[in-house]
Amino acid sequence: MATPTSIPQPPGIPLVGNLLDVDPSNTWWSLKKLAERYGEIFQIKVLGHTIVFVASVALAEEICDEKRFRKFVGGPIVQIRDTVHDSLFTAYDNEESWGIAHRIVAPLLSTQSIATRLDEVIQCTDELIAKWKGLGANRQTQPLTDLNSLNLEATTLTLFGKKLDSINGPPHPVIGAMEDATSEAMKRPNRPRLLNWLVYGGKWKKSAKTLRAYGAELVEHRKRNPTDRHDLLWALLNGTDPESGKALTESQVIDEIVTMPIGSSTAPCAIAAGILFLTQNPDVVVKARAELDAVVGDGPLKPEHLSELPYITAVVRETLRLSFAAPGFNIEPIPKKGDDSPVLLAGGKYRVAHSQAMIIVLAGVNRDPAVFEDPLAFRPERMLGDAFAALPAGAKKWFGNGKRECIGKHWAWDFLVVVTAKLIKDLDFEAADPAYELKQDGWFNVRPIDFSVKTSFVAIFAAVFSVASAVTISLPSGVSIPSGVTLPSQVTLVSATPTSTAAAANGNDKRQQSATRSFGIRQNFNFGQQTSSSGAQKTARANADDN
Ligand code: HEM
Repeated sequence: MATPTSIPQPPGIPLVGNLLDVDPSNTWWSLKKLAERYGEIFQIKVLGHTIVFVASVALAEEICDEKRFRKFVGGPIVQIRDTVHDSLFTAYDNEESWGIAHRIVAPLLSTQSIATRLDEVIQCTDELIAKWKGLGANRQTQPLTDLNSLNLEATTLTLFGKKLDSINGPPHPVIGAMEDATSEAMKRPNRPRLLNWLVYGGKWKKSAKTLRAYGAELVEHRKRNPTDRHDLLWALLNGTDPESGKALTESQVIDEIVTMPIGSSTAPCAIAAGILFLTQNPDVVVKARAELDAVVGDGPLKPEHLSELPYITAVVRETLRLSFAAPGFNIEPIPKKGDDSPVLLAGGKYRVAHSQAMIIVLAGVNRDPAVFEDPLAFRPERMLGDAFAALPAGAKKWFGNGKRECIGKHWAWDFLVVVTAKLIKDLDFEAADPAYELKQDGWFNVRPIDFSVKTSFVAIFAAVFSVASAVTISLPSGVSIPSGVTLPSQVTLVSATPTSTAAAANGNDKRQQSATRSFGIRQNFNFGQQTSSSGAQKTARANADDN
């Protein structure tokens, strides 16, 4: 048994305890800072309540053991029940409704089911890319705003069969309502009830009304337009639970419809952060483009390509790790009747109360130096093949845990891969402020604050994501860059030998250049154990289950 150690806690002040240690308008950023200061575990006490935070891979893995722990439904999750009641995300562990909805919904969010909707995700992404290409060179944009619209559009189309046509218009009202509902859900538990009711009650009710109206309209739209499309909405309206034989009421259908875009809104946060990481790591873009050139070539990205993009897969995993877009999740010990003894963690090093709520802070877990060498570096290579397989389970918790793990993770995964691949393939991004450093805020998810980019569309192989400072890119030995291709002045290639082919001699002929570079890349790039020309690939889709 390890020597018992008290759980670190910021000093706090009399009466209010650690109230001032957490900024109510940016809770997750405060927790990230506390994790940086205190390490694997810390606690705060506010007005007599203790919350324990876990911020290391080993401890996260321990409290993800479903034999000892379960999801804790408290605080903001209880608040948002005003809007979505006992939906998948908000149901208490013992609520029958969770199992009924889970068994009806899960098959429609499986990898196989999502695969039938990928064309629609690609179609929506094409709309956004056309919009960004139309901005013209050097026009600044905050990518998150449009990515939010893309996500809502793709979620609504693929899962509920309706196009909102919001990518080229003003943000859909649901986006503002989700912001209001989730920000209020985070703030309400820390405010006096009277204040919540008197001052913020109107905003709270309005956001719920807008969100439920979105769900009700989708149901009405389907009733008015009967179809044999077997999507999630079809299952919600017509499905029965294979165990209990029960179906969802219309109000429960609306609960689940509303839950989906709230969950899904994490994905654009991750992609916005991913764009930042790519602007800071042009060598990653070069490698990703090499893979895309070899696999997709000059044509459009197609659903079947997704299984052949191991490096893009690794880019997405590394983005999920470093963005911690879903910033954490809540755990509590499983109650044991008549046993109020403390719960031991780390072999008895720490002890917490038998009913202690704990929050896993992914900003700490995902950057745990005990597991990730140089944890702040954006390094997709650590997410490739055997290196990824060797990571402990606690280091891969971006989609949550166990039976309450993200039910939308396959949808999210394919969306992230499609959008990341298409953005890298079709657009160049340059941070509007080259000195921008990641600062995040958010409620149920976290996103970069005020991150703007300039976009232009990819003209030549070497047009990498722009960087402020000089970078050296080491290409694997033997990789050649076609002659006639110009690299940006900040980029130096090491061990690259120009080839001289007739096609590459004409630096303006993109089609010919592509053919030339594809040849070189197919021969030389080998990301992990997978090669794009191999017949026996371990596919990215097969990997999605591990993600
Ligand atoms: C990058 C994208 C996403 C990330 C990182 C993410 C992350 C998570 C996490 C960490 C949880 C567990 C929450 C908890 O334990 O309290 C969760 C649950 C959930 N997510 Fe996601 N999510 C993503 C996208 C999506 C999408 C696209 C959908 C819907 C289409 C979705 C729907 C849900 C639902 C309904 C739950 C509750 C599941 C249950 O408790 O049964 N999420 N997600």
